[in-house]
Amino acid sequence: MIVLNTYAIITEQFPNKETKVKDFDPYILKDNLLEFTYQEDGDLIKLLFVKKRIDQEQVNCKLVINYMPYSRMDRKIEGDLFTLQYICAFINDLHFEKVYVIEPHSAKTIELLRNSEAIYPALDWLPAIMDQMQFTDQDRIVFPDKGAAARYHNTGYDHSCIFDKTRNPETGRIENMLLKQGDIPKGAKCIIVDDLCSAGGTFLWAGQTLKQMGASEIYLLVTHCEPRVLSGKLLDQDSPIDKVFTGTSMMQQTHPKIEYITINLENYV
Ligand SMILES: O=P(O)(O)OC[C@H]1O[C@H](OP(=O)(O)OP(=O)(O)O)[C@H](O)[C@@H]1O
Repeated sequence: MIVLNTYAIITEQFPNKETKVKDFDPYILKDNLLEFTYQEDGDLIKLLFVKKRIDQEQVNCKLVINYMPYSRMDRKIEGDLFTLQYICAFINDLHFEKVYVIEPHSAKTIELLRNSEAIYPALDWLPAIMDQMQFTDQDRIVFPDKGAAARYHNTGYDHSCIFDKTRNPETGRIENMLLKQGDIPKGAKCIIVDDLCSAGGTFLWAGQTLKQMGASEIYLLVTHCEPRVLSGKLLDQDSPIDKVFTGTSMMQQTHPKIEYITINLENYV
């Protein structure tokens, strides 16, 4: 979905699967901000068409990327293309005045995108969730892998824990998770914080380990959550995860264990 200055751009598909984009009235062009929500690769061509149309009016435009496509393909993996670099080159070629990325998976996105800045809303949501959970010094913020620890290392939470995660690159399955830093006091409430929940394997494993270590309640806070989570075990009744807090960048389906949080862009751009 593409939203220009709060107006949703209407797109359709021609019978031959080419993309049809409804033109917009140039009167809406003022302090231009384009919000881009990626769901499939076809959305990238919609972004191209809309930006080229804006360029015809010779005005500047800023871009907000709600979820950075290909942000996990941020390095060369044997046998696969390092695709994030090509997606970033595609966006660079559209010449936005500024690009805001809502929680990219790693620093590589910001390194590759010109005039870009990362926004981390989960860190702003965390204090309210801690209040809601009545957090005390006995409770813990948990970073489930090195990537999360690197993104949030300077958040200033004294009682945080870091796991070391091993994922098999061939199968994509988690093979091990060990607590590398911190401790879990008996009965601790835990909030696991990360950028993205996909199939949920990372958080199921972390949740089970935390339960075995004596945690009482376990919550997950992720900026992005893929609909894939609905077909996994993470949201089952007997899952160790009591509740998931997430943004609406990838899904909005209601579920008793999911609480959505809306990002107020005005706070960031
Ligand atoms: O719900 P899941 O299917 O477990 O996927 C979610 C996890 O995957 C991503 O990390 P990734 O394992 O890609 O980390 P890396 O880039 O550091 O290898 C993300 O940061 C989560 O930790």
